[in-house]
Amino acid sequence: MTANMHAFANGAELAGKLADKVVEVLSAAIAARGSASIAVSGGSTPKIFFQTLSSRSLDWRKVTITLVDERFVPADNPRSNHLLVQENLLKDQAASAQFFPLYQDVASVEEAAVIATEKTKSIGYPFDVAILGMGNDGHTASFFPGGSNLAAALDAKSPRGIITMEAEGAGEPRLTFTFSSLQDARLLVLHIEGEGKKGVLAKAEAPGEETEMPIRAVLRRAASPVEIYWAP
Ligand SMILES: O=C1O[C@H](COP(=O)(O)O)[C@@H](O)[C@H](O)[C@H]1O
Repeated sequence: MTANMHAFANGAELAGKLADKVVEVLSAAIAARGSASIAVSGGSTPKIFFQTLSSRSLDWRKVTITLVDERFVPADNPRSNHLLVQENLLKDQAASAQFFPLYQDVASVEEAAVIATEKTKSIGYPFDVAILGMGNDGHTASFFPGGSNLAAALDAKSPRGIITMEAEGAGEPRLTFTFSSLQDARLLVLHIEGEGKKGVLAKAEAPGEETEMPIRAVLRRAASPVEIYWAP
């Protein structure tokens, strides 16, 4: 519905300003409701932001962190989003935050989705903060073009929780929160970096099918304004 662009000189400046904003929203949530929640993305983009956020003082014991999406791989796999969060965010000041992984050590990704949906219910909705990324193919979370469950993932009427996704561009089978789970976060951020991603965003903002560039669902239909954080 609404998107606001926040452009920065470089990734370090972006990380600092985004950490400021996230701490402000999490602190307000703790003051208002006694606890706070944040769902974060994986991939290559958020590493410096995670490290910056982990150094901020906050009553982290009252903060629950989860992932927007995950590969169906255990936490010691280099492609695990859990591993990225473990090594870069769940440390320093933020070491006392509670973390809810999406991956479950079970035989099938479908079983993992059911278990992760049950376990994450206790976090409560809407999330205080959701930080999305975007791939060069226009995917966000694990809403991949051509994805096996894309229609259900993007359907605003699908229940909140985690579903599976398989797609050519996705590598491993994925676990992802549905659009309905993320689109009304109190602070909804799209964090992208690089001129290439700016071009992908411009393409996504032009007319076209959501299924071709699933980030369009967020840009067009999210209940919360999308705060776009970008640096070259
Ligand atoms: O597959 C994924 O990729 C996107 C974007 O990652 P990046 O490496 O281009 O920053 C990410 O948002 C998502 O969480 C991740 O699973």
